[in-house]
Amino acid sequence: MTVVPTVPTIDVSPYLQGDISPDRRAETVERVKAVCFEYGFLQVTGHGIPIATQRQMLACCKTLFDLPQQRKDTLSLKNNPARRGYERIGEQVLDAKALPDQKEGFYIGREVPPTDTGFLRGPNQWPDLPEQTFHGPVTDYYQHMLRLGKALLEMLVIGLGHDISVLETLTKEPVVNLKLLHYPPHLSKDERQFGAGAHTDFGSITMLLQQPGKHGLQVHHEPSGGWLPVPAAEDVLIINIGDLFHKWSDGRYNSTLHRVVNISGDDRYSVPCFYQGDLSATNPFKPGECSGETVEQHIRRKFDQSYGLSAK
Ligand SMILES: O=C(O)CCC(=O)C(=O)O
Ligand SMILES: [Fe+2]
Repeated sequence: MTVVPTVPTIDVSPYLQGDISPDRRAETVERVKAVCFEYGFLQVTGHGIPIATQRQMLACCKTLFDLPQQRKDTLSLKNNPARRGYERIGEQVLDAKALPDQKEGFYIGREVPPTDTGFLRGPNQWPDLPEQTFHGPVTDYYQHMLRLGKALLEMLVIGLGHDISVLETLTKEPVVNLKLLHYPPHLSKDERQFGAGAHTDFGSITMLLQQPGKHGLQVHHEPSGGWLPVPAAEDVLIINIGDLFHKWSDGRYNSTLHRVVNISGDDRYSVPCFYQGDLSATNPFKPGECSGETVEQHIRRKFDQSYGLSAK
């Protein structure tokens, strides 16, 4: 059997479960750190998200994207200051040297009353679907992401020798956005065409749920210059470092280029969850230094650029 090299897998349950020995917790933190230094990506097991919750989340993707185009278009993110809602196929360009992405997407974030609307803040644009087929399962999954995201950030700061209290501002009222994604089968012969063009993620960390068996994610491997395929396996989440944590850690945590080519021959659904952080936060590792770019300034620039939107 040939073993295709890919990004390492780590069971994070020793960190998440409070009753485990300090040595095993420290060992898990050390492994996560080493893999994030080298690859910027890891496959995570023992994350505590129930299988049923994961499956329901993926089922919500199909339900949403099966809606008629016209109904999806009424929920466009382009008309929404909080940048929640629907992105048509070809509307995002993650790699300016490639053709527009062959994917459609839908952003959902923390529900904020309309009185407090601003960039990445505000009410969601919920599709008109029964509670138990969409809003309920998505909200359930979202709550799990908030908890897991915080625990992963803790591991990353402990890995750099800091106390978890440095995360106070970043995790206060964090922007954490789910993105439901649908990739049609890859049919193009044009080598500039991808489901998602090569990019690094903008924020702190990303937690990705892939539809089992629907492979397509590829992660750049600097030492060889090649692309590592990352399998889409059931109950395995993919975690990666974003540009903010790369910058804040003085480049030690790697924010690695990745792209998607939907080679499954079928529709592919996936759900990245972008943990950006509190919009007012600056570098948590330099708490006295508040003059740096805020989460809001950084994300606004990268996000609006990728959709050809001017900053509002
Ligand atoms: O769909 C995937 O597997 C990855 C998506 C991704 O990289 C992104 O949306 O930033
Ligand atoms: Fe990404």
